[in-house]
Amino acid sequence: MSTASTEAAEPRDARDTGEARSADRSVSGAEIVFDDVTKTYPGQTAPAVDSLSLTIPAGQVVMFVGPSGCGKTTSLKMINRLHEPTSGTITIDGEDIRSKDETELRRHIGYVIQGGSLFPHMSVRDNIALVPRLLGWDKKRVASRVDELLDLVGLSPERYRDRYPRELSGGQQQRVGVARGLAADPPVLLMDEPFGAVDPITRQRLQDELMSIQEELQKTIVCVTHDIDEAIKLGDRILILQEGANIAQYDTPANILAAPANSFVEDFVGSDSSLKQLALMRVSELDLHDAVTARVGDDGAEAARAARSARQGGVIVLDDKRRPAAWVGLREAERVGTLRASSRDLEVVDHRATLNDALDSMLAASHGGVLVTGRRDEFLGVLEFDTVTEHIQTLTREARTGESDEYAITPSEDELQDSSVEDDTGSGSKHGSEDDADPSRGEQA
Ligand SMILES: Nc1ncnc2c1ncn2[C@@H]1O[C@H](COP(=O)(O)OP(=O)(O)OP(=O)(O)O)[C@@H](O)[C@H]1O
Repeated sequence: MSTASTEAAEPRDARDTGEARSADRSVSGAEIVFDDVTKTYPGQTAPAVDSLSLTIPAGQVVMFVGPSGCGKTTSLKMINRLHEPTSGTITIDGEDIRSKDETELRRHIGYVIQGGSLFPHMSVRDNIALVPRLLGWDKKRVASRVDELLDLVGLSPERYRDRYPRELSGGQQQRVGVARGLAADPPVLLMDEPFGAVDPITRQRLQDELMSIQEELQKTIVCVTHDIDEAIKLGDRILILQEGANIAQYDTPANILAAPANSFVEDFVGSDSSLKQLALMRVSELDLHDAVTARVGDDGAEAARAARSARQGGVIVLDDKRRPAAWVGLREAERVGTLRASSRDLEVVDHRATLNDALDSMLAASHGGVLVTGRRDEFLGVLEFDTVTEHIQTLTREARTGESDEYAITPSEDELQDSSVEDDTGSGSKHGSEDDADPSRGEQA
């Protein structure tokens, strides 16, 4: 089994060069190292995790993906000692986690699971305040931390802090779950299918929020997901596991998409990998098209004239805070007289959205583009369909020249085949019968 280096990473991911990764941000996360870690559950003959060696660099988001039962959750839960390894060592910032009291360790590792798992009888405030109170923070500090976190996850403190979980939507509960995970400012955040239980639009929004939170906080985030697109979107690197937590590939999303290590990864990533590259790029990295803008209340005919002389097919109407309020064609602008806010939903994406998300919005749009907004939803420009399609072509060309980096683990086809030969000579599946493994049993704390 190959072992990843523990030296500092030189970022190579496409996003690593963007503004999101500016050098002056300080990393508050900690490095996690798995050294030859094996976990065999009581009563099982085959290990759920077999000799896993891996370095998770400080301040990065590492996504664990792989087929059901391959050992993702087991690997995750060994980091906060909800499961204990049978052998091998896990260190956080060089310290063996077994040298710490379990409860103490867990107070310094955020843990977010599907649905937020909030305590139903506690208010939002009490749910978030749980660990800070256990750590003995004074009342004032706890109260301001609760409000700060609610703000961070996009919930108004005044409106939500006294509510109970049943008074929140699924997405809001999930946000509170993230706030609770971050409450004591832990260097490490573990997430197990955090956005699995919400609808696709809420999921996209929560993913975007997690990315902007991470831009600010630079935690080490380890996240289990079933969804390769989510892994590509959120991960600085992705760990693709096969049964027994055998590493099929560990690399940046860009490198995995450009050069899948073997046929297993190829199948797992899917055939449309150049399209998936769209999830690596942010709208902010493309050129936006200038547009003729007018204000709500302005004269439509005048705006249409300005647009015509600028060879534009429409006018973007902004409200008093420069937020898009309507997108009208020239004839419509002339016909309405005074420009007003539209009652229809506008095709708007945030500048942090992925090209994938932008493309989705464009396909549903009637203008051949989408409006892009920045801070406080202020209008920035128009992203045109042609700009995205040209970019896809460039990406496809560049994808073929991706480099691997020092953390990357790419076993050869032979190595992977060797491990499957071992499987076959053992007692059937490496895990024994799936039927005798009840994930709810065992050492779950
Ligand atoms: N508490 C347990 N006792 C016994 N076996 C277990 C226990 N928890 C998990 N297993 C077994 O260990 C293996 C790995 O399980 P794990 O939950 O880590 O996989 P996973 O990749 O997270 O799966 P999924 O994607 O389905 O959640 C599986 O074969 C599972 O049945």
